[in-house]
Amino acid sequence: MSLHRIFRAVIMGPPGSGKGTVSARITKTFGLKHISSGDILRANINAKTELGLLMKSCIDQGQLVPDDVISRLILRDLRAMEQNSWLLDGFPRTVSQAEALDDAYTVDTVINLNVPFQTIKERLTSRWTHLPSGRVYNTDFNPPKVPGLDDVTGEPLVQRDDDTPGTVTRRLKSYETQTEPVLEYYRSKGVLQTFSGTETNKIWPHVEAFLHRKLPTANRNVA
Ligand SMILES: Nc1nc2c(ncn2[C@@H]2O[C@H](COP(=O)(O)OP(=O)(O)O)[C@@H](O)[C@H]2O)c(=O)[nH]1
Ligand SMILES: Nc1ncnc2c1ncn2[C@@H]1O[C@H](COP(=O)(O)OP(=O)(O)O)[C@@H](O)[C@H]1O
Repeated sequence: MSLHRIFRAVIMGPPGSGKGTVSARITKTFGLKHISSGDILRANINAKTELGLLMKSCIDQGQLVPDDVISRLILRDLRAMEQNSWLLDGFPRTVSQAEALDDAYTVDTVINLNVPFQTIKERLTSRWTHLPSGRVYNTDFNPPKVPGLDDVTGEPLVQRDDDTPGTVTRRLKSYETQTEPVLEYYRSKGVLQTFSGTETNKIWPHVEAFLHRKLPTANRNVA
Protein backbone atom coordinates (compact mmCIF):
# COMPACT_ATOMS: atom_id res chain seq x y z
CA MET A 1 0.00 0.00 0.00
CA SER A 2 2.96 2.33 0.45
CA LEU A 3 2.76 3.54 -3.16
CA HIS A 4 -0.64 5.14 -2.64
CA ARG A 5 -0.10 6.29 0.89
CA ILE A 6 -1.69 9.60 1.74
CA PHE A 7 0.81 12.36 2.49
CA ARG A 8 0.08 14.77 5.33
CA ALA A 9 2.22 17.86 5.78
CA VAL A 10 2.27 21.01 7.91
CA ILE A 11 3.92 24.30 6.98
CA MET A 12 5.11 26.52 9.83
CA GLY A 13 6.92 29.81 10.25
CA PRO A 14 6.31 33.21 11.81
CA PRO A 15 3.61 35.51 10.40
CA GLY A 16 4.84 36.80 7.03
CA SER A 17 7.52 34.13 6.60
CA GLY A 18 5.95 33.13 3.28
CA LYS A 19 3.74 30.19 4.30
CA GLY A 20 0.91 31.25 1.98
CA THR A 21 3.29 32.01 -0.90
CA VAL A 22 5.16 28.71 -0.56
CA SER A 23 1.90 26.77 -0.02
CA ALA A 24 0.56 28.07 -3.33
CA ARG A 25 3.71 26.76 -5.06
CA ILE A 26 3.45 23.40 -3.27
CA THR A 27 -0.21 22.93 -4.23
CA LYS A 28 0.57 23.85 -7.83
CA THR A 29 3.58 21.53 -8.10
CA PHE A 30 2.50 18.61 -5.93
CA GLY A 31 -1.30 18.79 -5.90
CA LEU A 32 -1.72 18.65 -2.13
CA LYS A 33 -4.95 20.17 -0.77
CA HIS A 34 -4.16 23.45 1.00
CA ILE A 35 -5.93 24.20 4.27
CA SER A 36 -5.18 27.61 5.76
CA SER A 37 -6.55 28.34 9.23
CA GLY A 38 -6.25 32.09 8.63
CA ASP A 39 -8.18 31.87 5.34
CA ILE A 40 -10.93 29.87 7.05
CA LEU A 41 -11.18 32.38 9.90
CA ARG A 42 -11.23 35.35 7.49
CA ALA A 43 -13.93 33.67 5.38
CA ASN A 44 -16.02 33.40 8.56
CA ILE A 45 -15.42 37.06 9.38
CA ASN A 46 -16.30 38.11 5.84
CA ALA A 47 -19.50 36.05 5.86
CA LYS A 48 -20.32 37.50 9.31
CA THR A 49 -20.93 34.08 10.81
CA GLU A 50 -21.40 33.92 14.58
CA LEU A 51 -17.96 32.34 14.90
CA GLY A 52 -16.38 34.97 12.64
CA LEU A 53 -17.86 37.83 14.67
CA LEU A 54 -16.65 36.25 17.91
CA MET A 55 -13.12 35.71 16.61
CA LYS A 56 -12.60 39.05 14.83
CA SER A 57 -11.53 41.12 17.85
CA CYS A 58 -9.08 38.39 18.90
CA ILE A 59 -7.49 38.31 15.45
CA ASP A 60 -7.41 42.11 15.06
CA GLN A 61 -5.56 42.36 18.38
CA GLY A 62 -2.92 39.92 17.17
CA GLN A 63 -3.95 37.20 19.62
CA LEU A 64 -4.52 33.55 18.85
CA VAL A 65 -8.12 32.33 18.84
CA PRO A 66 -8.97 29.65 21.46
CA ASP A 67 -7.43 26.21 20.86
CA ASP A 68 -10.72 24.30 21.06
CA VAL A 69 -12.42 26.57 18.51
CA ILE A 70 -9.71 26.33 15.86
CA SER A 71 -8.98 22.64 16.49
CA ARG A 72 -12.65 21.72 16.02
CA LEU A 73 -12.86 23.81 12.84
CA ILE A 74 -9.73 22.34 11.25
CA LEU A 75 -10.36 18.72 12.25
CA ARG A 76 -13.87 18.96 10.80
CA ASP A 77 -12.42 20.13 7.47
CA LEU A 78 -9.80 17.37 7.53
CA ARG A 79 -12.46 14.71 8.09
CA ALA A 80 -14.02 15.82 4.81
CA MET A 81 -10.77 14.98 2.99
CA GLU A 82 -9.79 11.63 4.47
CA GLN A 83 -8.76 10.34 1.04
CA ASN A 84 -6.61 13.35 0.13
CA SER A 85 -3.03 14.32 0.74
CA TRP A 86 -2.96 17.72 2.42
CA LEU A 87 -0.85 20.66 3.54
CA LEU A 88 -1.91 22.47 6.72
CA ASP A 89 -0.93 26.15 6.87
CA GLY A 90 -1.33 28.12 10.13
CA PHE A 91 -2.37 25.12 12.22
CA PRO A 92 -1.17 23.87 14.67
CA ARG A 93 0.06 27.03 16.40
CA THR A 94 0.17 25.74 19.99
CA VAL A 95 1.31 22.45 21.52
CA SER A 96 -2.29 21.73 22.54
CA GLN A 97 -3.37 22.08 18.87
CA ALA A 98 -0.49 19.83 17.77
CA GLU A 99 -1.65 17.19 20.25
CA ALA A 100 -5.25 17.44 19.00
CA LEU A 101 -4.00 16.93 15.44
CA ASP A 102 -1.78 14.08 16.53
CA ASP A 103 -4.74 12.29 18.13
CA ALA A 104 -6.42 12.15 14.72
CA TYR A 105 -3.61 11.95 12.12
CA THR A 106 0.08 11.19 11.79
CA VAL A 107 1.92 14.10 10.22
CA ASP A 108 4.57 12.95 7.73
CA THR A 109 6.59 16.12 7.52
CA VAL A 110 6.68 19.66 8.91
CA ILE A 111 8.21 22.35 6.72
CA ASN A 112 9.52 25.19 8.87
CA LEU A 113 10.24 28.53 7.18
CA ASN A 114 12.87 30.24 9.31
CA VAL A 115 12.89 33.90 8.28
CA PRO A 116 14.29 36.71 10.48
CA PHE A 117 11.69 38.93 12.21
CA GLN A 118 13.19 42.12 10.74
CA THR A 119 12.59 40.86 7.18
CA ILE A 120 9.01 39.99 8.04
CA LYS A 121 7.95 43.30 9.54
CA GLU A 122 8.69 45.13 6.32
CA ARG A 123 6.73 42.61 4.26
CA LEU A 124 3.51 42.51 6.19
CA THR A 125 2.67 46.19 6.00
CA SER A 126 2.88 45.96 2.20
CA ARG A 127 0.84 42.73 1.89
CA TRP A 128 -2.36 42.81 -0.17
CA THR A 129 -4.76 39.88 0.05
CA HIS A 130 -7.57 38.51 -2.13
CA LEU A 131 -9.87 37.35 0.67
CA PRO A 132 -12.01 34.76 -1.18
CA SER A 133 -8.99 32.77 -2.44
CA GLY A 134 -6.28 33.69 0.09
CA ARG A 135 -3.95 34.76 -2.76
CA VAL A 136 -1.34 37.21 -1.48
CA TYR A 137 0.55 40.00 -3.22
CA ASN A 138 3.18 42.48 -2.15
CA THR A 139 3.78 45.95 -3.51
CA ASP A 140 7.51 45.11 -3.90
CA PHE A 141 7.86 41.34 -4.23
CA ASN A 142 4.92 40.18 -6.35
CA PRO A 143 2.68 43.12 -7.25
CA PRO A 144 -0.67 42.37 -8.91
CA LYS A 145 -0.81 43.01 -12.69
CA VAL A 146 -3.33 45.79 -12.08
CA PRO A 147 -2.74 47.67 -8.81
CA GLY A 148 -5.37 46.79 -6.19
CA LEU A 149 -6.95 43.93 -8.19
CA ASP A 150 -6.59 40.14 -8.04
CA ASP A 151 -4.84 38.69 -11.13
CA VAL A 152 -7.27 35.78 -11.53
CA THR A 153 -10.70 37.25 -10.74
CA GLY A 154 -10.13 41.02 -11.12
CA GLU A 155 -11.76 41.47 -7.71
CA PRO A 156 -10.44 44.05 -5.22
CA LEU A 157 -7.52 43.29 -2.91
CA VAL A 158 -7.57 44.39 0.72
CA GLN A 159 -5.01 45.04 3.42
CA ARG A 160 -5.71 42.82 6.42
CA ASP A 161 -6.85 44.63 9.58
CA ASP A 162 -4.13 42.78 11.52
CA ASP A 163 -1.27 43.79 9.17
CA THR A 164 -0.59 47.06 11.02
CA PRO A 165 2.82 47.62 12.67
CA GLY A 166 1.52 47.36 16.28
CA THR A 167 -0.47 44.20 15.64
CA VAL A 168 2.39 42.59 13.71
CA THR A 169 4.61 43.07 16.79
CA ARG A 170 2.00 41.36 18.99
CA ARG A 171 1.64 38.48 16.49
CA LEU A 172 5.42 37.93 16.47
CA LYS A 173 5.40 37.87 20.30
CA SER A 174 2.65 35.25 20.38
CA TYR A 175 4.59 33.26 17.78
CA GLU A 176 7.63 33.24 20.08
CA THR A 177 5.79 32.25 23.23
CA GLN A 178 3.05 29.95 21.90
CA THR A 179 4.17 28.59 18.51
CA GLU A 180 7.94 28.09 18.84
CA PRO A 181 7.32 25.24 21.35
CA VAL A 182 5.47 23.43 18.53
CA LEU A 183 8.73 23.35 16.54
CA GLU A 184 10.34 21.55 19.46
CA TYR A 185 7.37 19.15 19.62
CA TYR A 186 7.86 18.15 15.97
CA ARG A 187 11.66 18.15 16.20
CA SER A 188 11.45 15.54 18.97
CA LYS A 189 9.22 13.43 16.72
CA GLY A 190 11.87 13.64 13.96
CA VAL A 191 9.58 15.21 11.32
CA LEU A 192 10.78 18.83 11.38
CA GLN A 193 12.57 20.14 8.29
CA THR A 194 13.82 23.73 8.57
CA PHE A 195 14.51 26.05 5.63
CA SER A 196 16.28 29.31 6.50
CA GLY A 197 16.63 32.47 4.45
CA THR A 198 15.32 35.96 3.74
CA GLU A 199 13.91 35.42 0.23
CA THR A 200 11.16 33.02 -0.81
CA ASN A 201 12.66 32.56 -4.28
CA LYS A 202 15.87 31.24 -2.69
CA ILE A 203 14.09 29.05 -0.13
CA TRP A 204 11.60 27.53 -2.58
CA PRO A 205 14.03 25.38 -4.67
CA HIS A 206 15.14 23.64 -1.45
CA VAL A 207 11.54 22.99 -0.37
CA GLU A 208 10.71 21.71 -3.84
CA ALA A 209 13.70 19.35 -3.95
CA PHE A 210 12.90 18.08 -0.46
CA LEU A 211 9.28 17.33 -1.40
CA HIS A 212 10.32 15.63 -4.64
CA ARG A 213 12.32 13.22 -2.50
CA LYS A 214 9.54 12.76 0.06
CA LEU A 215 6.63 12.59 -2.29
CA PRO A 216 6.97 10.37 -5.33
CA THR A 217 4.31 10.90 -8.03
CA ALA A 218 2.15 8.07 -6.72
CA ASN A 219 1.42 9.88 -3.48
CA ARG A 220 -0.02 13.00 -5.07
CA ASN A 221 -3.70 13.76 -5.39
CA VAL A 222 -5.09 13.17 -8.84
CA ALA A 223 -5.71 16.62 -10.30
N1 LIG B 1 9.92 41.25 -0.35
C1 LIG B 1 9.50 39.97 -0.28
N2 LIG B 1 8.22 39.73 0.00
C2 LIG B 1 7.82 38.42 0.07
C3 LIG B 1 8.71 37.34 -0.15
N3 LIG B 1 8.01 36.17 -0.02
C4 LIG B 1 6.73 36.52 0.28
N4 LIG B 1 6.61 37.87 0.32
C5 LIG B 1 5.44 38.71 0.62
O1 LIG B 1 5.39 38.81 2.04
C6 LIG B 1 4.04 38.81 2.51
C7 LIG B 1 3.86 37.65 3.49
O2 LIG B 1 3.92 36.39 2.77
P1 LIG B 1 2.82 35.26 3.02
O3 LIG B 1 3.07 34.17 2.05
O4 LIG B 1 1.47 35.89 3.06
O5 LIG B 1 3.28 34.79 4.51
P2 LIG B 1 2.53 34.02 5.68
O6 LIG B 1 1.96 35.06 6.58
O7 LIG B 1 3.61 33.22 6.35
O8 LIG B 1 1.47 33.15 5.04
C8 LIG B 1 3.15 38.74 1.26
O9 LIG B 1 2.79 40.05 0.90
C9 LIG B 1 4.08 38.11 0.21
O10 LIG B 1 3.72 38.51 -1.11
C10 LIG B 1 10.08 37.65 -0.47
O11 LIG B 1 10.94 36.77 -0.69
N5 LIG B 1 10.40 38.97 -0.51
N1 LIG C 1 -4.05 27.75 14.52
C1 LIG C 1 -4.47 28.93 15.01
N2 LIG C 1 -4.67 29.10 16.34
C2 LIG C 1 -5.08 30.26 16.84
N3 LIG C 1 -5.31 31.36 16.10
C3 LIG C 1 -5.12 31.26 14.76
C4 LIG C 1 -4.70 30.04 14.15
N4 LIG C 1 -4.59 30.24 12.80
C5 LIG C 1 -4.92 31.52 12.59
N5 LIG C 1 -5.24 32.15 13.76
C6 LIG C 1 -5.64 33.56 13.93
O1 LIG C 1 -5.70 34.18 12.65
C7 LIG C 1 -4.68 35.19 12.51
C8 LIG C 1 -4.13 35.19 11.10
O2 LIG C 1 -3.50 33.95 10.83
P1 LIG C 1 -2.77 33.67 9.44
O3 LIG C 1 -3.66 34.03 8.32
O4 LIG C 1 -2.24 32.29 9.51
O5 LIG C 1 -1.64 34.77 9.41
P2 LIG C 1 -0.09 34.87 9.47
O6 LIG C 1 0.55 33.57 9.13
O7 LIG C 1 0.22 35.95 8.52
O8 LIG C 1 0.10 35.23 10.91
C9 LIG C 1 -3.69 34.87 13.62
O9 LIG C 1 -2.96 36.02 14.03
C10 LIG C 1 -4.62 34.35 14.72
O10 LIG C 1 -5.29 35.41 15.38
